[in-house]
Amino acid sequence: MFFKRLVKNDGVKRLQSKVNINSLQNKKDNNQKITMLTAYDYQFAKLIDEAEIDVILVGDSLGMVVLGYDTTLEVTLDDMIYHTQAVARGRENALLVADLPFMTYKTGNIAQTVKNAGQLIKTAKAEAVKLEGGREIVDEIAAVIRAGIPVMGHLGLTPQSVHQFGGFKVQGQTDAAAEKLIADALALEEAGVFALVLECISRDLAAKVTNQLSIPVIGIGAGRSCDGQVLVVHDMLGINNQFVPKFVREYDNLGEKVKKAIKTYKQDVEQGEFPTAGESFS
Ligand SMILES: Nc1nc(=O)c2c([nH]1)NC[C@@H]1CN(c3ccc(C(=O)N[C@@H](CCC(=O)O)C(=O)O)cc3)CN21
Ligand SMILES: CC(C)C(=O)C(=O)O
Ligand SMILES: [Mg+2]
Repeated sequence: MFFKRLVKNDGVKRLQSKVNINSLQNKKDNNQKITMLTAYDYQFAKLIDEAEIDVILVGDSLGMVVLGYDTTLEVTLDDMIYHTQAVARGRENALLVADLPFMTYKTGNIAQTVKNAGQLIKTAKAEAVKLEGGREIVDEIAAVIRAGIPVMGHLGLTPQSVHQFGGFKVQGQTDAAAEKLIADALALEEAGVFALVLECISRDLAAKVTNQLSIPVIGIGAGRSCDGQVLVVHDMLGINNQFVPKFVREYDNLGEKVKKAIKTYKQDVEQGEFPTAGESFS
């Protein structure tokens, strides 16, 4: 793979631009922001990679964004493998991270967790895995790391616990909850995670965590003090027609544009204006 890239392009520069966990750490150490977006298929992975985003996440948000579920809970390991394989074919330089979905870890069977994480690496070609949770899963995370798999942490609004939260709600709002989150973040760093996602917490709490940790902290709905930002790609492109969280900035309204193009196509066909002679064969 690396050799192929060296042959295909003119070598050293491309190899150096391959993002890895060390180059992400260097970005934090040099006060450079880290960019991350989700992708679920080959085409989006290719576009995001060509735009030089640092990290591509095959998020279990897949379930809601692409598969139409109401939560992420129904996503299976096979779903994650299938979509991560497609994404892996489209990306060259971005670091590829995949979520471990609900019930593939935290079940009390750490050996199974390691095997499931291993499948995302070995079968699906991810380079790291992301697990939701704090001190309750540090043993599990340590076991995955011992197997040679880099782990990204995820605290705050961890959507796999949606029923425990009673909905998708801002987290860490009381002093006790904020202290717990900070303690969890420190424990995750101690366990060896290479980066941490903070979702839907106050910008002040996110700033505190970012300052206390040496590893990169990547926020979603966590303010601008984080070392980097992540969004669901469909949200930032305006393709998501369900509820759009307040922390999303829509950089385009592709959903409307796609619908308009499709309507024009329908009109053209119905009025006999597509295809023309040039769009057919003699
Ligand atoms: N398309 C999409 N984008 C996401 O960011 C996303 C998903 N799906 N699925 C998994 C989770 C769920 N996420 C969500 C979903 C809803 C809110 C939300 O309703 N937030 C309210 C605050 C609610 C409250 O605290 O009372 C908001 O106004 O943003 C937040 C995050 C983030 N993740
Ligand atoms: C929003 C990000 C952090 C995520 O976990 C996902 O897309 O599943
Ligand atoms: Mg996720």
